[in-house]
Amino acid sequence: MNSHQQAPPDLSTLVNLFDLEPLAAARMTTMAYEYVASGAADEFTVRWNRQAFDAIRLNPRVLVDVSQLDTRLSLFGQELPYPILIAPTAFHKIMHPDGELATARGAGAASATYVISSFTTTPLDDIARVASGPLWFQLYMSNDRAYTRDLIQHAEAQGCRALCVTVDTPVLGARNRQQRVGFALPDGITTPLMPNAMAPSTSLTWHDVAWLKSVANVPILLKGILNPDDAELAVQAGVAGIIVSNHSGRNLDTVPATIDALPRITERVAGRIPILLDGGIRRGTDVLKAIALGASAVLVGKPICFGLAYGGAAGVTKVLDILRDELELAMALTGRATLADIDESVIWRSNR
Ligand SMILES: Cc1cc2nc3c(=O)[nH]c(=O)nc-3n(C[C@H](O)[C@H](O)[C@H](O)COP(=O)(O)O)c2cc1C
Ligand SMILES: CC(C)CC(=O)C(=O)O
Repeated sequence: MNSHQQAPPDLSTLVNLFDLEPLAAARMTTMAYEYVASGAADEFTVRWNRQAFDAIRLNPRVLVDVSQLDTRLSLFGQELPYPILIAPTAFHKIMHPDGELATARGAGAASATYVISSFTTTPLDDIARVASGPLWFQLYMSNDRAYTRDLIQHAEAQGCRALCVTVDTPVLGARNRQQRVGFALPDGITTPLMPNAMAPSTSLTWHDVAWLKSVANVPILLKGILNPDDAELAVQAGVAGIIVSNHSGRNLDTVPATIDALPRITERVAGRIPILLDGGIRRGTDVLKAIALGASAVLVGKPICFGLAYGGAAGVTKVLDILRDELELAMALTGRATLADIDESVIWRSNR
């Protein structure tokens, strides 16, 4: 490490989430950086997630009273001050020595909900002890139902208020950049909830969703929906919500950007259950666009990892604060004082 890398983080220099990545990269091992930053195969979907947001233009209204902005929402019986959650990401201890404890502290300071990954490198009880904000749990189901039931009950007992069941990962994608660096967890870092190397549950089907419902006492969301037909099946299966996600382009390359997939899913779901979205959210305007096209809330993955790597808990809080402030700016400047005011009319349609 050179002296520049050892200087304490200066979060005051951070004005947006894009500034963060090089600062974080300088403090991460090559392996950790490649793990976080990379996508699958040729990374088309990674790029499309961003390009699709950038291509959407906004259609502002003026002379609207925006002196009282209200970003609150109610989701699965929980009151959220603003519609941005921390997406589940694995292995926080490779990003920062305090790992998931720092993430939980940072989330709490920003009053954000933290969705803990099944691949947490910190036991859930330790995270729960330091968390001052709401916790949800992301579940990778194994074929071992007794194990999965115990895990769900453990997460519930630790206060996790919802279960995000990841359904887009029967196998991992072709993660070439991870392969090139020979990604592996460093000695001494373990995943207490997934003691064995990931044995993906390739045999999961909709029947397992019925079983999950019979086991869980908290709302179940299916994470990784891109196809409106699957969104329909999710509604039929009686889950509480879905997360439109392409896993940040880390699994199947050349699937569309999530914001491009959202409108058809919104149309099919027709308000029957809440839709959340992740993938490429980096600006407050991205959050506004997702809400305009039918999302109730969004989740953020990579920027949280980079915030954690650069500044620990304070870095996580900073990422959330920046996005939240930018969302408020975007609302004021488009003349939308509440989330309910952010409807499709805020999207510029060139033929109108
Ligand atoms: C480093 C990293 C680790 C991830 N680990 C998980 C995981 O353990 N479980 C999961 O369901 N999704 C995982 N994801 C996907 C995120 O939950 C989320 O879908 C995605 O990161 C959102 O896109 P964004 O990173 O562009 O914001 C991971 C993503 C990243 C970048
Ligand atoms: C350990 C992995 C399965 C976590 C994950 O979902 C990811 O890296 O995208």
